[in-house]
Amino acid sequence: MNTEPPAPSGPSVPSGPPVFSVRELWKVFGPKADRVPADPDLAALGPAALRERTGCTAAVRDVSFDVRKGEVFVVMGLSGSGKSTLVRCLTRLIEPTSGSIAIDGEDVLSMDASRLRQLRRHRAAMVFQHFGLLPHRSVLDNVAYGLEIQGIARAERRERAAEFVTKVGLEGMEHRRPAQLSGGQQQRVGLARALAVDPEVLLFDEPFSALDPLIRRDMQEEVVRLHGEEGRTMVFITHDLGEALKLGDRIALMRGGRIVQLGTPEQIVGAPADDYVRDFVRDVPREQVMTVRSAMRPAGPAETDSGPALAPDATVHEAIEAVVRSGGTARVVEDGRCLGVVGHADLLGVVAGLAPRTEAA
Ligand SMILES: Nc1ncnc2c1ncn2[C@@H]1O[C@H](COP(=O)(O)OP(=O)(O)OP(=O)(O)O)[C@@H](O)[C@H]1O
Repeated sequence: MNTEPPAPSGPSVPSGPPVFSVRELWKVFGPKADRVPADPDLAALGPAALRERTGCTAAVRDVSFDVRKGEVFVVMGLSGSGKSTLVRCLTRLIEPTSGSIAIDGEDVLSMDASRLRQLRRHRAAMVFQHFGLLPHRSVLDNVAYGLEIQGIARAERRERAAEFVTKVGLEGMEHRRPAQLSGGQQQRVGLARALAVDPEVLLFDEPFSALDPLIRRDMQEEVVRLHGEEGRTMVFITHDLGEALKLGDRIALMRGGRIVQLGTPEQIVGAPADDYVRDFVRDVPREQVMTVRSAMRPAGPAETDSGPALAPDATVHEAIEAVVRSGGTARVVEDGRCLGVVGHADLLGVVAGLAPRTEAA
C-alpha cells in the first residue's frame, strides 16, 4: 500500500495535517537487508521463502500511512506482525531499511544525532510497557526526570511535575517510591512523566498489557480522558482488538509486516478488507461500534417529522434503546436536517452483519 487512503467521512476523526507521514517503509532484519526492498523478486517472497533464500526477516513491508494531528492512531496486530518495529522506526530507535518518514514535513531519516535526540525528547516521546521508573526517586522526581534531562531548573520542573501528578490522579502520593505503588499507579507515573515533557506525539508501546483487566480498563479510560482534555496526538500499539476499538480514532491492522487495513473502528468492523480482517473482528459486538450513520436508510414521506432524533454518531446500541422505547423509527438528525431513519429491521441488519437498505421502507 503506497498511498494514504481517503479520509473517512465520520466527523469524529481528526482530519488535520499529518504529524507523521510514512511512505513505502521497509525494515528488514538480516544480512544485506537493503537488497530485499530493492529487488521485486525478493520483495514478493513470503516470510519462509525469504528467510530460506536470504536469511532475512521483513518485519515491516512497504507500509504507508499518515498520523494526523490530534488523532489516536492505533497499530494493531498479533504477536510478530511488526507493530513494535514499525513504531520504533518512527523515531529511528530502529533504523529503517528503506522508505521515507517525515514529522511535520521534516525528513526524519536525514536527522543528525542531536536532532534525533531532540525528536525523541521533545517531539515524539515513547511510553514503554515497563516504564523504567527510577526506584530510589520519589513519584514527583520520577515525573520531573524528563524535564531534568531537558535542563529545566529544579523549582520549575517540580512545579510542572506536581501538575501532572495531579492530572493522572496520583495527588497525595508525590513522595512515595515506585515500589510503594501498585502496577497501575506505576503506569500512571510513567504516563505523567511522558506528558510532563509536553511532546507533540506520545508513542505507546503496549503500555497496559501487563495489567490486570480492571486496572487496564481504568488506564484506557485515563488515556481517553487525557486525549479528550488535551487533544494530543497519540500512536498506540496493542494486540488487543477491544483496546484498539476503544481508543483508536483510526486503526492500522498489521499482518506479516503489512498494513492489511487502515480505517476507523467502524470501517474495520463494518467493512473488513479481507477474510483475515473479517475473521479478526468476527466476535466484536457490532452494535457497540457501528453508528446509525451506517445503519440508516432514506426516510419515507411520513417518517421525516416523527420519532426520536439521534446524532449520526450515536451507536446502534443507543439507537436500539430509542427505537424500542418509541415503538417506531428514529430519525438521524444533523444540524436540524433529517439525514435518514432507522427502524427495527435496519438495526437488526447491522447486528446480523447485513448491508444497509438503500430505499425507504
Ligand atoms: N532484531 C531483530 N532481528 C531479527 N528479527 C527481528 C528483530 N526484531 C524483530 N524481529 C522479527 O520481526 C518481526 C516483527 O517483530 P515485532 O517485534 O515488530 O512484532 P510485534 O507485532 O511488535 O510483536 P509483539 O506483539 O510480540 O511485540 C518478527 O518476526 C520478529 O521475530
